[in-house]
Amino acid sequence: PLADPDPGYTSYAELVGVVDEVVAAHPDIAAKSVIGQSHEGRDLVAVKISDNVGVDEDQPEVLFVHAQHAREHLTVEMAVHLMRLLTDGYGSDPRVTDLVDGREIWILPNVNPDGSEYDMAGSTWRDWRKNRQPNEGSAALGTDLNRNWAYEWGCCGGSSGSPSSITYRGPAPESAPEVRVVADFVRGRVVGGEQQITTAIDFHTYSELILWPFGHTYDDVTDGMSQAEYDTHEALGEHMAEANGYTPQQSSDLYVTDGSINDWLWGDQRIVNFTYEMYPRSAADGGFYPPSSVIERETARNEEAVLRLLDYADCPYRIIGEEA
Ligand SMILES: NS(=O)(=O)N[C@@H](Cc1ccccc1)C(=O)O
Ligand SMILES: [Zn+2]
Repeated sequence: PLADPDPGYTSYAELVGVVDEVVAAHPDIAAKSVIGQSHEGRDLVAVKISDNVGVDEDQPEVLFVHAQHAREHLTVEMAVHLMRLLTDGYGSDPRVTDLVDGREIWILPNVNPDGSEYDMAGSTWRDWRKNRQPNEGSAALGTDLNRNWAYEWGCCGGSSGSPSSITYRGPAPESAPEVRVVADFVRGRVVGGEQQITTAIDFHTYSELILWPFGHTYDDVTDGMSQAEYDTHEALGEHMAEANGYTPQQSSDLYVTDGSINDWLWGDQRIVNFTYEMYPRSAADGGFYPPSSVIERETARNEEAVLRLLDYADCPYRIIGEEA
């Protein structure tokens, strides 16, 4: 971009460069695929990391999603950090090597590139959250991707029907091309009738939280969430929070949301999943725009927590001593 509020953050073009560099340096364990395009036509990229990366092996799959919200740029840096951790560490760090050998890991480093680029294009940050899709009958742009998912969409007062709202749910579930592309990718991981992805993290900023479904209700146990399934999310959330110092809680303990990725990944696809709200804890420490000098520290902070999720990816229910 002509201007740039903080050059230490990775632009979309730079991100594509990093992906190509990682894949070129580790062709046997890293591969790039384009799973679709954003509203403005930017590629939505998926990076697969696994041994025999060109073969779909019968191994548990783990999904990492980054930058649903445009202004949450630290989540893109988290994706860059994970790509490097899981490839540079292969062959030297035994834990990383075992996890990359035994799982198929999918990193979607920026699922809202139009929004990210818009937010970063000026000399100051633009505080943009949504995608950049026009809304019929309104001058207001954008759908909140994290209210546009198809499970209990718009059910419960956890989103807005007004195009000018930052939590606008869109005119219909999956009306945002970016949500449709990622949902189609996840549905495509159903092989022989079984969803190969067992666990996922959707990265956001800020507040330093680990959140689990459901968001559309205050209830722990409800249709689509048994006690054992809730306890599994809670135990795994707490296990990860021990590692990174974030606060673990059900997402609706903060506020009710509907149409979130968490509710769809679990409610529709039975993927045990979490939202990480990264650094900082509060607006006083930079809010959505901490200086890029914190990137290394605040992405490395999540290494152990992410490795703990990867540990349990073969059977998340093991954490409460159950089979499945
Ligand atoms: N990144 S955020 O501030 O927008 N929070 C996210 C994630 C989230 C969802 C539910 C409760 C708390 C946080 C959102 O979609 O609202
Ligand atoms: Zn967010």
